[in-house]
Amino acid sequence: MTQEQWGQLKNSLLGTVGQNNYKNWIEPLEFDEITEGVATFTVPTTFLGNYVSRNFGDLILHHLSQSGQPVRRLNFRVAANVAARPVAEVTLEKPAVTSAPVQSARGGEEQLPNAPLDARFTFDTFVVGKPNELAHAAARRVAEGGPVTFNPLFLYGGVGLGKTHLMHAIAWELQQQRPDLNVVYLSAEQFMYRFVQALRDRKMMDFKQLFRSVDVLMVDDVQFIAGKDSTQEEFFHTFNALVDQNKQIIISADRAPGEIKDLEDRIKSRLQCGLVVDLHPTDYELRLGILQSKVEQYRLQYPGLEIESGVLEFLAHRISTNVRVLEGALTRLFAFASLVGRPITMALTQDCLADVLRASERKITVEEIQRKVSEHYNIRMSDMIGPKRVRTYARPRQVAMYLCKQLTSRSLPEIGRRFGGRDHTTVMHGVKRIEELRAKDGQIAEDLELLRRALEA
Ligand SMILES: Nc1ncnc2c1ncn2[C@@H]1O[C@H](COP(=O)(O)OP(=O)(O)OP(=O)(O)O)[C@@H](O)[C@H]1O
Repeated sequence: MTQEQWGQLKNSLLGTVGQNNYKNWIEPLEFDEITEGVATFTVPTTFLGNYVSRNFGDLILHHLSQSGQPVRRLNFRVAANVAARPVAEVTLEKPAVTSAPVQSARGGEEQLPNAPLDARFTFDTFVVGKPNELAHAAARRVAEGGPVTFNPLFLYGGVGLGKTHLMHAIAWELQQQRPDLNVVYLSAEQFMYRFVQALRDRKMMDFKQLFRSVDVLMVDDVQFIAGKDSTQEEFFHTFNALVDQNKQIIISADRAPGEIKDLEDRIKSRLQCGLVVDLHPTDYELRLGILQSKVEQYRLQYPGLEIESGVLEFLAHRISTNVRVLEGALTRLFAFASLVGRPITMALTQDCLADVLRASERKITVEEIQRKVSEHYNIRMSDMIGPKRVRTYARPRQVAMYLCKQLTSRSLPEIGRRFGGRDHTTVMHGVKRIEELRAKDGQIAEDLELLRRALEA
């Protein structure tokens, strides 16, 4: 690409990002070259490179490909030290992972044990809903970089619920707001490798000094050090030294501190000292919100690709395992639709995601339904399946039978057997009755919807 072509491309970027963004972020970029699919730019500061890569990387790639440039990746390097230090990369093929060297107030920048931050994991892209609002609020508070109010912040939750995303978001935010701070993010596994390496190279003093010079320490997936005695020991000392100096620590794990097996009690109790918050499993609304936000991002990458209404709702409803699976499904859907040049319809979705949909089918049992319905109508399980035919029990029983028919693959005779050995015609009658009521009785319709959601959550 010639400088002139870059000039034209910048003009088209101006139209997309607006005058202000253009002046602050795009204008300072100096185009260097494109080699082997990598476009390299020189930037005046690390910060600018990181910011552009995170916020405009995909957009620049998109404009490049629109203008016929075969670019897969962007590379930003700092003006003063062009050859030595790439500051950020954005790729089309892989996730946009950028290395994020933290500016050390003490000049020890190269040695800080940082893991790369994912450019997509910012607060802007984190969708907040009931299941994660507390974790998000706590992360935001820490990211302000003000006085330490709770230490550590301990985030925990199941697979793919956004723990790493929130930690990276804190790191990005701190880099912007408080570039003077030494912020270190790494996984517990990387902590261990660093520690073992220091032991092997007889550089324990350096190791200790390095970690103790940190202002904010984030350790992801701390459950990894369970059962690893000397790593735990060192972690404990690092932790204490930082807490004593009033330095912020943020930890994540897949379960609460007290539930991590083979973790020393003194560490457990230390971890519990600050604020412990969990990320709950997603609910339907959060999943839908996440899908909508991802679609906004995909629209840049796949302009003009249409998505039929109802598809996102369908996915949010059907894929309730974790956000990673949900995202993967959407990525596949967009890639597939763009390849075959067809809009994303319900039929295409079912076709393209058949395996994911099958795998995430949750098997709801008859017993679960009976239990939930009993709780909802405040009757005993024994009355739900017992012989009494008064309306107080008969109606909930019919509701439960209806839900069994809808949400399980059990046959009518099987359902009948589970309801105290009733005949299949009784089940059929019950199901029919609820179908009729559903159409004319708002209360029943609402009950059914509530119960269905509770069972499918
Ligand atoms: N609330 C959310 N808004 C937007 N994206 C989300 C949200 N929660 C999770 N994600 C996305 O889901 C994916 C998985 O999240 P993340 O890696 O943070 O999970 P995790 O809790 O650290 O899981 P693991 O325990 O497997 O490491 C990421 O791509 C992340 O961006």
